[in-house]
Amino acid sequence: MTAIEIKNLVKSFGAVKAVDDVSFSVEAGSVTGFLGPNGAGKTTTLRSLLGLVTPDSGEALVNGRPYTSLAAPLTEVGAVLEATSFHPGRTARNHLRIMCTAAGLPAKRADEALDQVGLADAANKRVLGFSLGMRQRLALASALLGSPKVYILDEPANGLDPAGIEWLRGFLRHLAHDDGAAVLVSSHVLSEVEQTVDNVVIIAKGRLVRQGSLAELTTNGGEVIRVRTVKAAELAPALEAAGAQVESVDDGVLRVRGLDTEAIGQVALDQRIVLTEVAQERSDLQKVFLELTEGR
Ligand SMILES: Nc1ncnc2c1ncn2[C@@H]1O[C@H](COP(=O)(O)OP(=O)(O)OP(=O)(O)O)[C@@H](O)[C@H]1O
Repeated sequence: MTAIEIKNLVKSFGAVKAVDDVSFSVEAGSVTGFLGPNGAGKTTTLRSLLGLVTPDSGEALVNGRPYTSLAAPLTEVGAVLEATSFHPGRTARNHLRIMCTAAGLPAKRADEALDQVGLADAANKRVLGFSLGMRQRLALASALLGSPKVYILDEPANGLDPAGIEWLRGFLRHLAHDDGAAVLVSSHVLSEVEQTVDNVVIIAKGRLVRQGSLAELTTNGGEVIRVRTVKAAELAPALEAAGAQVESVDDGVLRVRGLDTEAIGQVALDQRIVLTEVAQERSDLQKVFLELTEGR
């Protein structure tokens, strides 16, 4: 059964079509990055999946059913929403214990989840003094309580420092690839999720722009390195002899596939050819995302 399924989802707020006929799915064992500029419709889509927004038409299903018909939601889907609010006077542990009680889960899950997100030392601290990054970790801990196999995370990297973002990447990959969970994670920053996700869904102005595996969207039929040199005519055959496919562009610029920058540098050195530029070309994914976010 498909873990997360969005089928022809449509939702307007007055004159604003926040989500306009969007369809995609997320399978178990994979991380999908849900990308788009601010106001693209990401949050509305995720809130539809969690029964917090009623679609005008279409469906948003978790394990084949609408969220509102799940018998024990916390054990089926873990969610982190933007700007999750916590009772500021409660400690992190108490916050999670109250959730456990409400959901009929054993209280020990609170400490286990805090441990999983690296907040064990802050278990007895009041949420009032938590940084944004700590709040994000606490929100993630609450998503983990019921050990679900589906995760819906809205901008979970917000407020995390670089080390926190690195930790989150590893954690999401572990949930999907080791625990077999389906993870849908939204972001308006491509670089934040690029190293984490298996698949990408891009929306803008409520419409689906692109979807596919990261490999499909980033390789472009193989990584391309742009090389500039005044001796392009000599370098091209040497690179080809080393196994590259080489395309000549104007002004002594070569587009090279099949060799990485280091190997290209080595060939140039062997030929005593000076390179004045060596750069990796932007992938299709980077181009698409840049076009969408440019000028914003
Ligand atoms: N409750 C609401 N009432 C009115 N308009 C809304 C509501 N929720 C969202 N919108 C509008 O719908 C559009 C999509 O918003 P949404 O929050 O889903 O986008 P987003 O991709 O999550 O953006 P962000 O990254 O800024 O959160 C925006 O134009 C937004 O202003």
